[in-house]
Amino acid sequence: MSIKKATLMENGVKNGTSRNVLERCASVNEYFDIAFKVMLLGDSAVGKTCVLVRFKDGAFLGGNFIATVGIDFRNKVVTVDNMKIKLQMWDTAGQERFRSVTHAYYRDAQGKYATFILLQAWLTEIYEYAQKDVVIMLLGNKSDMAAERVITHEEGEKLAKEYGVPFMETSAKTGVNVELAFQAIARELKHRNIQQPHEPKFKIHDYIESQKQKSNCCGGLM
Ligand SMILES: Nc1nc2c(ncn2[C@@H]2O[C@H](COP(=O)(O)OP(=O)(O)OP(=O)(O)O)[C@@H](O)[C@H]2O)c(=O)[nH]1
Repeated sequence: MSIKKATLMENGVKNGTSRNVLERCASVNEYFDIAFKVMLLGDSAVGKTCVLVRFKDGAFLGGNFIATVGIDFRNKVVTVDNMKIKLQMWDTAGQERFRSVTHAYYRDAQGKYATFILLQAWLTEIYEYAQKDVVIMLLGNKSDMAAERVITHEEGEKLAKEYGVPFMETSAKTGVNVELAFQAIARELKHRNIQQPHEPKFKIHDYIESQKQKSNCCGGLM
């Protein structure tokens, strides 16, 4: 049975703890140069909330699964080329019954993460409801669960290639690639929106591969 999580509904904070509200207020006031809206989409229980919490707070939400109700958000400011970029990250409920709530938030979202299963269906939703120039990334989460793996890394890469989206395997539990996934999206959004003259075109695939190589050899971004 799933228990209800504190969520932000369309008309305000429904059930949030005072700590959550204070944290949100603090991050709202943090200085930034430009803000982007990023949404996490995918089936229920794939780990969207956990990926977000790992990125925001560096912690893993283990224990009983608590499904998101409606939609929730967290902010984090990241630095890209000396520019402060605020990512306003919306955590959507994967359960079908909340789909109409999440649709309302698609419109001005610039970045999207979609998870594997029923990828085609999620992409169709994104193309239907989001802006045309939306940045999409496919995450295969729970990469730490090697024994339960159902899709190989190669299959994931092949699928992502077919749809023309970057792909990363992440683990909210160990933290692997979570920071890198958000950094890559922030960089792509920054370069699309603020292209400096004579700056080479940013290639998200190349960035991800170079950062992975760096972390393999010298412990870079997780
Ligand atoms: N081992 C492992 N477990 C994970 C990972 N990410 C999430 N989980 C677990 O998977 C379950 C679901 O995680 P959530 O983040 O709540 O899933 P969700 O996609 O937000 O689900 P909805 O809110 O229903 O959309 C929880 O029990 C988590 O502890 C991971 O990377 N590794």
